[in-house]
Amino acid sequence: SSSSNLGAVNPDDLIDPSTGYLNPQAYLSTHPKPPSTSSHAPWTTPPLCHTSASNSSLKFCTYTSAPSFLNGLSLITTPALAGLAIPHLDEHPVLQFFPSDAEAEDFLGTSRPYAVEDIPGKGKGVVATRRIAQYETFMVDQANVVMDNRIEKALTASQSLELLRRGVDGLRDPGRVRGLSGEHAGSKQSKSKMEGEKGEETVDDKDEHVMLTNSFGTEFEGENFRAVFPLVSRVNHACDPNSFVMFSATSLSIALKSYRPILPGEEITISYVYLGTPTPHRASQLKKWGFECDCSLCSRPKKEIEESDERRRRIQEGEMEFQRLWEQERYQAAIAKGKELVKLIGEEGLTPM
Ligand SMILES: C[S@@+](CC[C@H](N)C(=O)[O-])C[C@H]1O[C@@H](n2cnc3c(N)ncnc32)[C@H](O)[C@@H]1O
Repeated sequence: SSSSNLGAVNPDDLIDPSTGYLNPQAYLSTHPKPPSTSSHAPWTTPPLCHTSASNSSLKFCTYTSAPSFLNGLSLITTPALAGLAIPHLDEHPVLQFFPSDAEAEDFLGTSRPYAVEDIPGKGKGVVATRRIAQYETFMVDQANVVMDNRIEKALTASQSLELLRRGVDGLRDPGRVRGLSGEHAGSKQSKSKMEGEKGEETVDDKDEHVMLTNSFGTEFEGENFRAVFPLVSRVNHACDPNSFVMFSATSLSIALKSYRPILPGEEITISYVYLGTPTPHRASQLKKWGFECDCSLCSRPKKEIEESDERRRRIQEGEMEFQRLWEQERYQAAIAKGKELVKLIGEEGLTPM
């Protein structure tokens, strides 16, 4: 909550050169609000807008808040939702996950336990540099680009791309977003056929590719968004991950927490798909990220995969049944179902669930 004389701070000193990530210690000591002198304040660049051809009351704009000491945030959404986001623009990401000052200071006072490195066959990835304890919250990141999902239907592809480009260009360092998934984007693989949501479509724009292969689905004020978090976006997928993500209340900040102890040198991984997803769905969902799943689970013998899928199907059904019993206030039956589920989940090695 304190602010100091920013004029004395060299903005580059606030970025940790090893991760390219904002040095949280420096952020905590400065933490000023975005400048409010321009006619479009609190946005640092004039918003760029497009109106839907099919619904003239539906307008989407790119709103960027990029104060000189942060990479910034570009919100691509309606004026109404951008307005609702204003009070959160300078929310401190660390305080979203460590509500007490003592815990936040503890986190900020400890050096980050990971480094971004080249991982054979996967481009870049994140590797632990010291032991990370089970359930430790060890990484905190802020969204750089947040895009409203309604845009895909409301605007043309070129309008949507123009808003996205403006959003990335407006950031203090657009390269932090454009540099994501560098191994694949711009190469032949980046023009892969994207299946599922986008149909059979060739993606050859770098910004759009980054959005497709690096964003998280989030929700703000009841609307669905895709958000790019530049540091967490370096974390690769595993079917048996050692970490998971948590969102802040507004989804503008994200934290990574470990399911189990992680050893120095071990790659930090998350699951890009819902953890208990059976093999065929998992494989087709992962194609959206432009890679084939070759994790230990996907490469097991056929019979073991079938057994695993059968357990996963029973887990999914059991979860729905549990929910139904709970809503009907049949708590004893729900508890019995819960115990059955915990056993099945353990047998399937999905303890994090
Ligand atoms: C969110 S990014 C992860 C960081 C990325 N490796 C990089 O270099 O910036 C997602 C992309 O990483 C690659 N990737 C992630 N997990 C992978 C895995 N298990 N095997 C192969 N490639 C993977 C894919 O190219 C995917 O589109």
